[in-house]
Amino acid sequence: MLKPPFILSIAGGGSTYTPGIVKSLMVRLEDFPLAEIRLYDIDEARQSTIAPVVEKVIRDHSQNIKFTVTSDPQTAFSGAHFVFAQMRVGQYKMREQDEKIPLRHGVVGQETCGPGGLAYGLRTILPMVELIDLVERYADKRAWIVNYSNPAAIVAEGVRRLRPDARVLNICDMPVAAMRNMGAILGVDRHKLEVDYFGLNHFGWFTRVLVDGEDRLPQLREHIARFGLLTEDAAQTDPQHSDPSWVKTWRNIKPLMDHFPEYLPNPYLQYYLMPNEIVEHQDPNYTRANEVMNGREKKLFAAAQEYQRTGILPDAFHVGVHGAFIVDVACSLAFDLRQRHLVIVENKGAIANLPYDAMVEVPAYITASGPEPVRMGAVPLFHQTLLMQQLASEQLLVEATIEGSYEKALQAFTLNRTVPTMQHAKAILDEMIAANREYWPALQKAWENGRALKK
Ligand SMILES: NC(=O)c1ccc[n+]([C@@H]2O[C@H](COP(=O)([O-])OP(=O)(O)OC[C@H]3O[C@@H](n4cnc5c(N)ncnc54)[C@H](O)[C@@H]3O)[C@@H](O)[C@H]2O)c1
Ligand SMILES: O=P(O)(O)OC[C@H]1O[C@H](O[C@H]2[C@H](O)[C@@H](O)[C@@H](O)O[C@@H]2CO)[C@H](O)[C@@H](O)[C@@H]1O
Ligand SMILES: [Mn+2]
Repeated sequence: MLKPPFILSIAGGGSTYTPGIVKSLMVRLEDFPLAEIRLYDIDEARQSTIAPVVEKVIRDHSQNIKFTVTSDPQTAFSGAHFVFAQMRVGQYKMREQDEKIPLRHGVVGQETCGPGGLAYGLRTILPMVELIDLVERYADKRAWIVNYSNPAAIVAEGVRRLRPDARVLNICDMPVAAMRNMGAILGVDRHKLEVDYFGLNHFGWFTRVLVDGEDRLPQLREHIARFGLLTEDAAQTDPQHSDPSWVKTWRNIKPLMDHFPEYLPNPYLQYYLMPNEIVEHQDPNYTRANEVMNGREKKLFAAAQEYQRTGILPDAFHVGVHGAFIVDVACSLAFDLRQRHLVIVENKGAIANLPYDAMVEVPAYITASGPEPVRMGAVPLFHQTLLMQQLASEQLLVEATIEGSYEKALQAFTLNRTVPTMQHAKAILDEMIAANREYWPALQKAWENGRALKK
């Protein structure tokens, strides 16, 4: 087992989440002792703007932790014990394209779902593999990569195919966020909830919500029928969700459960089960990417500049489940705690009627050797069929990325539930290829050599 104090590298150090994650680490130093924190990013300018804020957060808690900021992989990863990965390949400017191109065709525009998520996946798989190779080249051979980089479902499938033995644990904070909201509704701390859950990342369902052994899903069902998965005044969610788009996301659990009350759905299922209503409320000229660029990103970078000028750091970043969760998972990996967390793992029968090699999101006991998934059994035909369609779309997308296959990319887009026809799929894919020409060279070549000529 790895011995503390640890060297932790954050890949994507320029991320808007870095200060929040580092703050979450600082308040848990007794649980997760650190010798050094390193920031690594390919955008030096962006990272160097965030770095002073991060250093301030560290120095408010410790004078002993070494702090390193670099864009050199060897400096970033030599001897590292843990890597937190949170890259946004193409940054927000490409997220804006991911969201706006589908909306121009009347299709859901979303960061990780629908064509936007497929495009994001096409950009991210190979950079994620490159990061793994860099970490394996320089870091401690026992190092773990805990990955937040989205789209986590596609990234996890790409890593399974291209680096099956890599010590990577892909995670998502949405189920934990949902559990935070459940706790607020039930009046209990989220850590007291033990849940059963099955699905793919951003495409799953809670089947039980135990508090001291009693299933409180019935009580949640009654609340959700009135208010969605939020307290009545919506005050109990974290600031990250105060944006109107996020309040609506949580309120939309109501229509989902009005139709299918058996299980409590991940909020992302609204994009797949009520896409027309989503598109009706989305502004094709101002999407979530714009909200974040004018919100979270703008606020943090303005605060960083203010801090540089005055030495006073305004309140500019949020510390919530996002940071707390990755620290919980890292602690369980580091000290073999066997804590039960919802993580993304190879199925291997955990969901009995999904493919053995699917990358699924289920409860698992997190050990020093990695996650041990809990068997969720066979899921109902309705959920199995939805899952199989989504899984096929994601797996074909990964194959399209690896093979440079336009055909498989078109199949992946066509299979996605948010895309109504093959004509929509082709029109959106062709625009995505043009917008991503610097990120998808192989697909670009296939497109230019053949498909784009056929109208
Ligand atoms: N899994 C989850 O549940 C979850 C939750 C929140 C955020 N996220 C993800 O975390 C990531 C960061 O989100 P954000 O909003 O802070 O993005 P951001 O754009 O603010 O920061 C991402 C950083 O990654 C850097 N980057 C891009 N490509 C890189 C590469 N190849 N190597 C190193 N760094 C690279 C960028 O330069 C940027 O500084 C995104 O992928 C986002 O979707 C995931
Ligand atoms: O639109 P964004 O960039 O604000 O959020 C997109 C991410 O949304 C989820 O993460 C939430 C999380 O659920 C919430 O509790 C808090 O921590 O903020 C996060 C970011 O808003 C989702 O899990 C991620 O995959 C998305 O990237
Ligand atoms: Mn997520």
